[in-house]
Amino acid sequence: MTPPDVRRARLARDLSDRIAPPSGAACITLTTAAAAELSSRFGQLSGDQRSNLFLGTVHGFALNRILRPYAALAGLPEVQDARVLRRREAEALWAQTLRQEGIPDDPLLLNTVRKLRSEFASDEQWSLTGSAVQARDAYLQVLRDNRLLDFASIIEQAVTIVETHADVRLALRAAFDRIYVDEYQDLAPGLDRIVRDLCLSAEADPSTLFAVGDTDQAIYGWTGTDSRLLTDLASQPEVTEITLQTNYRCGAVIAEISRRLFPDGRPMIAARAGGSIEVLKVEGSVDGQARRIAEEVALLVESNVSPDAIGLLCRTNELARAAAEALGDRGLDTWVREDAEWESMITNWLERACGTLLGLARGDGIGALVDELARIVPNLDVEIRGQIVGLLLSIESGMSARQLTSDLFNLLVSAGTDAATVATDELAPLLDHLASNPQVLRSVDELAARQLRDGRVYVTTLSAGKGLEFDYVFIPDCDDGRIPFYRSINNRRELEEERNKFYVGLTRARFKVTLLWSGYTTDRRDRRHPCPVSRFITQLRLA
Ligand SMILES: Nc1ncnc2c1ncn2[C@@H]1O[C@H](COP(=O)(O)OP(=O)(O)OP(=O)(O)O)[C@@H](O)[C@H]1O
Repeated sequence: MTPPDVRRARLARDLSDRIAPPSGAACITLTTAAAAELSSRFGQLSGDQRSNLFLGTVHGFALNRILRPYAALAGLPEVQDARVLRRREAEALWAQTLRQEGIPDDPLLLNTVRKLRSEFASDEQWSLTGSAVQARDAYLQVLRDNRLLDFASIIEQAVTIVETHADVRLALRAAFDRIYVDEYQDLAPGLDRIVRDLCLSAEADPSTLFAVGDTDQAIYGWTGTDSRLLTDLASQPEVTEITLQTNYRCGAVIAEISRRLFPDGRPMIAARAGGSIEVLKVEGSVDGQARRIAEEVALLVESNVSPDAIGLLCRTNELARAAAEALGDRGLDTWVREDAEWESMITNWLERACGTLLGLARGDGIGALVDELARIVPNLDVEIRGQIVGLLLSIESGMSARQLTSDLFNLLVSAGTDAATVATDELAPLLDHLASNPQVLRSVDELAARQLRDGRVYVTTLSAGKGLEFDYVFIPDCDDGRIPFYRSINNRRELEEERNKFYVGLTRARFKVTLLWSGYTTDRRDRRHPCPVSRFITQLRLA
């Protein structure tokens, strides 16, 4: 994710000056969080309400702008109204299929099939995997027989439709005059193929592509993404490559030192002076490091640094939770960013709406919220908009989150096909979650709290830190074997991704990065294993 200031300004300008209605634009991001941030801030620059304006994720684009509208036209009516399985449902169906087929269940097999599907692997690559092909075929058959889609099949079907139907390509090009793709280095081949079909083919009136990416920040190769797609895209004759050389975020010292991780020596001009990176050796392994971070954060807050200008980027979610606890013990408020399985553009919107209506967050008011909803739910009619305003105005502290979600769901379902589809695909998972977990997110206040970052130290993983920025960043667990993780050390590509992730972490800071290590790690039985400082810190020439 990228702080969307530059992207949203570009999009707003293009929509007002360059893209004549009814044509529109698709702005595609990797994560819901990035898309939601872009969508909420976009409204401050542009009131554009055309229905051909898509701001969302890769999967959202494939599902809502390709499969739902065009599957029937492409001769796949069973796909058009297929139900999208949530991750856990898909995993259960996978396990059940394997049992029926008599194939031993093995997490490695699931990961292999996931990765190969995401990579759009060739028949030859599949044939090298033994039972993976049989398992895949049986599972895909079950999906088809039951009119179901999983996350990978959304992309697979969208690619098939776009690649085999010239009329669908024509319609998509007409709808989306421009396509903006962020974090191109972390794209799996599916969207790359769709983008090339729409933007780089020799067919008439291609869409214009605006892609942003940085191969040094590629971190998802293990899921089947491939940063070489970006390099290859940039080398196409019809593509103009613009290399950005100025780092507007990090102080010069951070910008310069962090580049030492890369052998190419590509210079980075820093627009901001100063900056520092400090390495602290702390007793007590990650617990001791978390306590030390809490002390340092408390000092910063005492010296009037706002807690939300401080980011704590951890190797794992587990570590992030433990670190947040240590900060909590010192009386510091934290905001722990964790992905929820049911998260989508509309659930993110609902959380922010609750925050605004309860007066807990600085929001742009009901008008902006409803305009934003109209971008998430295309063709939302005026009467339903009015009823949604009424629903928002009824929000008050203590109200049941489940009731509010259910009321919104019912309103959308009554509002015609497009809205009903969004309700079923994107809001129903939250409703199911609330129904099956009555102890969590009981009130609208708790729903709102998921987005209340102001005044809280932001605690998350190195990967989820992508696109964020802080004045001060802390990275614990910088012992070799943890960062980089020992299992990636003998695999060149995995090691590169570990390095990139570390680079992402360093470059989130404007003023100062603090790296912590202990000189040993502890295992589950609390036994100590001595280890040197992270090889990346050695590469930075800081130890
Ligand atoms: N031309 C500019 N002048 C001043 N500030 C800028 C300019 N371009 C970007 N910035 C600021 O620099 C910061 C980083 O910008 P942006 O997020 O667009 O970069 P990025 O390359 O996507 O970063 P990353 O991929 O590392 O997250 C933001 O705070 C942004 O507002």
